[in-house]
Amino acid sequence: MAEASAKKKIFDFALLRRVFQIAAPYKKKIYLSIFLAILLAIFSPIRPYLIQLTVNKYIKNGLLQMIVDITIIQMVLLLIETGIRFYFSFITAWLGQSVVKDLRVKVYDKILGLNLSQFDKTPIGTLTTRTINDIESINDIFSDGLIPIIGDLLSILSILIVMFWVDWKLALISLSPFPFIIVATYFFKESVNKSFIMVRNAVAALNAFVQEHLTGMAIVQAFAAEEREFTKFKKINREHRNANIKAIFAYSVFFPVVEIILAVSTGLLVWWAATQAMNLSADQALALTGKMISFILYLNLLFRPLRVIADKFNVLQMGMVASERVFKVLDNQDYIKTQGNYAPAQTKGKVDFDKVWFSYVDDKYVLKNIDFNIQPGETVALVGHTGSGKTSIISLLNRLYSIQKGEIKIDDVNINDYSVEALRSKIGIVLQDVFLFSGSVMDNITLRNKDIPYQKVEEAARLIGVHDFIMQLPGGYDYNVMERGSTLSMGQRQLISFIRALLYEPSILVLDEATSSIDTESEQLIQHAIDTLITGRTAIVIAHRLSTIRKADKIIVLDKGEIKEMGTHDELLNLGGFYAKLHSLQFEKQKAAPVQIR
Ligand SMILES: Nc1ncnc2c1ncn2[C@@H]1O[C@H](COP(=O)(O)OP(=O)(O)OP(=O)(O)O)[C@@H](O)[C@H]1O
Repeated sequence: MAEASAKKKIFDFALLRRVFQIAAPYKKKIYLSIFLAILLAIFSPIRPYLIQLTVNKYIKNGLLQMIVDITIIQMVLLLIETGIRFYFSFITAWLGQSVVKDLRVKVYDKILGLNLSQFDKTPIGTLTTRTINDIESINDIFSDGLIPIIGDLLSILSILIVMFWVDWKLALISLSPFPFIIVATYFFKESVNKSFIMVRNAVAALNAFVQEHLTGMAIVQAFAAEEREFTKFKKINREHRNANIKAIFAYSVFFPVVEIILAVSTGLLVWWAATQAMNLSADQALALTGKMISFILYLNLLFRPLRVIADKFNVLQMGMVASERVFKVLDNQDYIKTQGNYAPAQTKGKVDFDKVWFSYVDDKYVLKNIDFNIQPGETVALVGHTGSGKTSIISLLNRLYSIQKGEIKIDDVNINDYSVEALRSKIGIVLQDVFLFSGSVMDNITLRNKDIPYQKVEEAARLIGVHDFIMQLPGGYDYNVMERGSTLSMGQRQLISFIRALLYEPSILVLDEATSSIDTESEQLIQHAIDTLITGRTAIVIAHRLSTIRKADKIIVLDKGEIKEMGTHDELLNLGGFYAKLHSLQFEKQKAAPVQIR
């Protein structure tokens, strides 16, 4: 199946045209490379022809000076041809790299703007492959694929024309083994192509396996699963080797076969010339010798591109398959649409959820008829069992996902009418599982926004009482956070993300409280930071701490995507309903110890 579609791809001219459209800014370079290919094709048969002339005319007549002159011309021609060949290779590689650079920016830009739901559907590894490996294959279309193929075909054509023009009989005889090479090339191409697809799949499997297992190493080791996982790895690795060996096998058979065919061609040529020479005069025999020598050179020139053309077709084919995949990402219409351009300098922070219905997939609603309002400066706690829809509510507010029914308003304006950037800059988010990028603490706080001065970061950190904690880290704000912040504890990571949220002075703060138990000192630090953060702002907190819930102006109790109850802690306890039960189940224990239970 994959093979059939790959075969089709090579002749998919619409796709090819689109690939070349990416190179439109470098049109001049493309024309230049094609021009150079034509020049090379013209140059190829000249030197053998000159040798023939030398033998026929000058050696026969003993014109030594002319022989020296021709040799010099040959050397000059060789130098020019080498120069052109160098420039041709350089320019096609340059083209490929320039296209890669442009395309990668385009694809990454597109990925940045995709709706979050796309990332739920597409494995991250796939998107990584699109931005890295597939685009690299498109590079090959230029550097090793189409343009070099055109160059090779033109060379082959021009050599064939000259051969037939010089002596069509000799050409026919020496080219009689030609069909064999076409058959051999076909089989070689098919076999290598199959192996390449296998190699690619094996590489993808290896990448995915290693990436996933390095990330989850703690689980692998904790559950003593090293042995099993290692066996699995060895299996994938073996498949990778086998696929490569198959490809190498095809090469090892093909190249000697081409050599044999070339030898047979040369043999036939010499045999024919020898049998003819017997009946010729000395002059005619010398002329025939000249032709024979030039034909031996023509044959060598002809076989040189033939050896690699099958490979180049494979490269082109792979490039086309890859480009189709990349275009699929570029054509994805599920990007964040900014209908609105409302961008107020300040917002008060009033939030309204008006009969909101939301589903991640089709019509499996995870939020049903959610209806509540928050006045500016109020703190609202969202509570409910796991999976009840708390995270979904906060994801909707800054349009990470789009709702199906109802309306969400901030300051009485529908969130869709805001420009996405303005909307998101008004909402500060602190998630429970804080994602840190590899880089310094400073970079992680500012997200590399150079407009935020050091002073301001320190001020914010002091305000929420985190400055001293950061200064304790080796290097302070320059402390290098390893990948995903693995060298910091959950609590420490959350403290960093508090500063991140505060810097943008949001009018609304969304907070997913950490559930893991942390030591009392950090607990106090975090509690103080949260209190400072929410003062004077609207806050929506997915609350796991009884203390936070108690302080909330309003508690929204969720169950299976619906609001069960709403009110203050005391009101809800007095009600003796869902919250009261939840409270006795989950939060009562916290009275004794600050342990958070989900
Ligand atoms: N990206 C997603 N794609 C599809 N379904 C999802 C996605 N995220 C969450 N869900 C589903 O939506 C429902 C609500 O999930 P949500 O994460 O909002 O619950 P929650 O109350 O925050 O849970 P928890 O307390 O465990 O974080 C769950 O049934 C969950 O399986």
